[in-house]
Amino acid sequence: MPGTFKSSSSSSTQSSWPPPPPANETPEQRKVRLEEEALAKKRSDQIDKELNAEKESKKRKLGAKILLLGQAESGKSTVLKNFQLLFAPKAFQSEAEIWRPVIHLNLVRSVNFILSFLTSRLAGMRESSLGQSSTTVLEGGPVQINPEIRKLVLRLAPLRQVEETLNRALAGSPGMGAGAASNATTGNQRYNPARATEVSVPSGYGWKNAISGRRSQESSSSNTSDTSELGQTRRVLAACGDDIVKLWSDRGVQQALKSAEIALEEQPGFFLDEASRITEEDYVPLPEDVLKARVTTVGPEAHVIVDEKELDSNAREWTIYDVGGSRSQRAAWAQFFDDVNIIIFLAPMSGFNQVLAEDESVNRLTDSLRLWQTICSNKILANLEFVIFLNKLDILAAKLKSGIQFSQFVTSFVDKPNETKPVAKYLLDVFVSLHQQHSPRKRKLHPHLTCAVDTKATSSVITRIRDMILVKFLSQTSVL
Ligand SMILES: Nc1nc2c(ncn2[C@@H]2O[C@H](COP(=O)(O)OP(=O)(O)OP(=O)(O)O)[C@@H](O)[C@H]2O)c(=O)[nH]1
Ligand SMILES: [Mg+2]
Repeated sequence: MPGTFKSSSSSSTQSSWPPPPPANETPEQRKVRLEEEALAKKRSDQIDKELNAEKESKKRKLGAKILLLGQAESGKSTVLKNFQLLFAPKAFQSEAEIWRPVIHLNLVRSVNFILSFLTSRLAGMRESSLGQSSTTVLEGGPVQINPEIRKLVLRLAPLRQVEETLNRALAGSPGMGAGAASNATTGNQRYNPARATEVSVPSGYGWKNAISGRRSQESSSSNTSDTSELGQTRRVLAACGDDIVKLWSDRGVQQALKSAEIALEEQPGFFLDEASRITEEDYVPLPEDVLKARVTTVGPEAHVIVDEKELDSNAREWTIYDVGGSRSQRAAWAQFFDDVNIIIFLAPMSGFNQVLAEDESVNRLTDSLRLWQTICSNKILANLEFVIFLNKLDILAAKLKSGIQFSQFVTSFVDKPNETKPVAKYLLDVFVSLHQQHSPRKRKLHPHLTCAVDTKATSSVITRIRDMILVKFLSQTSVL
């Protein structure tokens, strides 16, 4: 009977949970009991921690869900990094060192690319002089190759091994990376600018976890007793630093690359201009380096960014979906179409004289315009806000300045100067009018001319987008 139930669980018993041990407990039983209690406490603490984290997360205000779209190398992952740098600079900074092997691999691939290029060209060269310097006839005319460069090519040979080690560290197995530079110029293979330096790793955080694991073995600063593989690659790179600088700054090498129409400085993951700093043994990547680092996204990735500027418990969580942009990756985009609030489309303006890496019969600008038209006309996306970044403004400017004629590739661009402003304006008009013509219903487009590796300029664009989302979108859906 409840009324008469005299619980033995008086307040004193309740407060002494767990129940006292049996009076006749043996030392062995006591040991087992204490171990079990310790384990139970550990589990309980873990559960408390998870519940608290969940509570905190629920308290957080929802930000928008953003989907980044665009062809491969358009700058989607770079824009994601800009969001991370602006909203969560501490988290971004704490990850900086994880990017070091990627940056090293980007650099080493560029160097190995030049070495392969020189080796294959020198092998078939026609010497017209056996003096201090020799003249090599390449496509585009004769160039001077300093004999010192031949020695450099030999001295830098260990970088092949470094490339393999870094590949293995990042992707789990050698050759996992796309288009190793060492293959790029050997035999009759054509120079493929899209594949000179890039790193392809499985999607998600796999490569970051792999590097974090290895980093716990290696020291974060210069340490000659560091025998880990990544530690050794850092030492080899430090020893090769001066030679890399000499190789890249050699006029004959520059001229040879130019004669073959190879512009490594326009490639993703280009770090040769910073080789001296990046090869220092205690090098820690700067935010700008992380932005320039190239990793091909394979498969969609969801990134949750907690805005560090807001109060902890009240911070806003933004979800950004980053996808792979090459043709084979695009089928995976659709799964996010009915789950996002805003789309940021990336169109690289510098692609007008390039072809797709996955299909060399297709011009990159043509592909970008077709892709944009398809996205604009998609009915599931009809109610979403669209932002378009006409990206790689700096590379467009450099190409035009170097004399490449935009009108040679885009014949409808007539009677206008071959300069950045009119070309960018022309492209902007084309993308805006495609949006107007093909959107199923009227919607506002937010266009921006961007250089995603310029953190300062991009941060002001992202701040404007964030304010637009907060005011227009989140207030309407009362999530604010
Ligand atoms: N110079 C310059 N480089 C840029 C710009 N935007 C991006 N990049 C570089 O271009 C390369 C490709 O950018 P990503 O952000 O990796 O391209 P993505 O669209 O994510 O490519 P996928 O993952 O293959 O779909 C990286 O090395 C970037 O640092 C830009 O505006 N200017
Ligand atoms: Mg990417």
